[in-house]
Amino acid sequence: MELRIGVIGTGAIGEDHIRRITNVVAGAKVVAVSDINVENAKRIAEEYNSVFYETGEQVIHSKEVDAVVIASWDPTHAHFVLECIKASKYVLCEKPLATSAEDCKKITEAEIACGKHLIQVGFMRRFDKGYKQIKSVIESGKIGEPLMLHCIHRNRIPGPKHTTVMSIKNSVIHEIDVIRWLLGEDYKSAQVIIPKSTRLAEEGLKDPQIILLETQSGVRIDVESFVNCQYGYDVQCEVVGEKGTVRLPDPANVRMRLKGVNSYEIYPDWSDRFIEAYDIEFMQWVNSVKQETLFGPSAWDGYVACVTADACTRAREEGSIVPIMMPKRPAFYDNEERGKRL
Ligand SMILES: NC(=O)c1ccc[n+]([C@@H]2O[C@H](COP(=O)([O-])OP(=O)(O)OC[C@H]3O[C@@H](n4cnc5c(N)ncnc54)[C@H](O)[C@@H]3O)[C@@H](O)[C@H]2O)c1
Ligand SMILES: O[C@H]1[C@H](O)[C@@H](O)[C@H](O)[C@@H](O)[C@H]1O
Repeated sequence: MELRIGVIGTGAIGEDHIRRITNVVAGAKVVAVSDINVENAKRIAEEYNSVFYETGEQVIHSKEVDAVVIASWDPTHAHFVLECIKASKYVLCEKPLATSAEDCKKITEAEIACGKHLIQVGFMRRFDKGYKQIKSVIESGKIGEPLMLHCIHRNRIPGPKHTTVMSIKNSVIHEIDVIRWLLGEDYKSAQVIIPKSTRLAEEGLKDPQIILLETQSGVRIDVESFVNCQYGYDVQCEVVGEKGTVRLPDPANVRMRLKGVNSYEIYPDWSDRFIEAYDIEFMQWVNSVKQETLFGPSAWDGYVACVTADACTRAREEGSIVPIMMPKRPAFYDNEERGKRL
């Protein structure tokens, strides 16, 4: 049986996921779409032979829809996820799960109350080959205990209406999740340093930013966030251990020797840089929904990431080092297997 998926938000990544579900993933099809940009959503519905619905709520509650993908703007996520829980439907919600830890908490409470793991968060870097290799090197013990991580997250240009807060809650949230997954531990404190801002940023936007995190065992992490870097999409991660280091490979583009220069292209954005990760994320999600056992990042992971992002925001506003008070994980989220089997 094909899994019938409804997609809310048919913008950049929504359309890409619809293409992916239709052309790449086996055993699923997009049957319903909705977007407040009605014209674009209707065009996509026609192109992919699915039905346009006026609202996201109608998609979620439709009898024709088995599972939902949320790819609308960040502030809409919490409401749609809660609605999916009401309808008892599986949902893959793009990151962030919500724009505040408070809203994430409501989501985890609603999921616990319904008694069924329904939510997966779109932290697709956990499915990326490079990050997976780093995780297995760390777990092999070859480089000894990790001591420090140096990370870079650069976007060529930011999306429309990008704010200083979004550099963390919408962008660095990827590092917040994937580093916690790599190290298998939560954070203890956060600090944000604001260097000289680029003149190419919109007025009022602090860009770049340096985010400093400390884990509970004392591992130190620095993340450079630079959303106006101009030259391409550049994600880097190096783990420094007691005996050696391990780092993400640059994306495997062909090398060109031309006019005295040996070079390779840098991808312009996330859609090509992480294309395989998104593909694997969706294939595994569809299979796990069919087996009624999710393995990908949970609502708890989404919550913890938002707690950390909120602490970073406070740290920037106050110019101080902010302790991160991690909530106690309810037994409902104790499934250690989830995340390990990716
Ligand atoms: N995992 C990743 O790497 C990744 C990459 C890109 C985007 N995202 C996430 O995906 C989401 C969408 O990002 P995007 O880049 O596609 O943005 P986008 O602006 O291109 O698309 C978002 C779409 O949502 C629609 N929308 C907004 N409110 C809506 C509502 N109430 N109901 C229905 N549709 C609504 C907008 O009209 C727009 O078409 C964001 O939450 C973003 O954080 C994740
Ligand atoms: O929504 C996007 C997406 O999550 C990208 O992976 C990230 O690099 C961008 O900064 C963000 O705006």
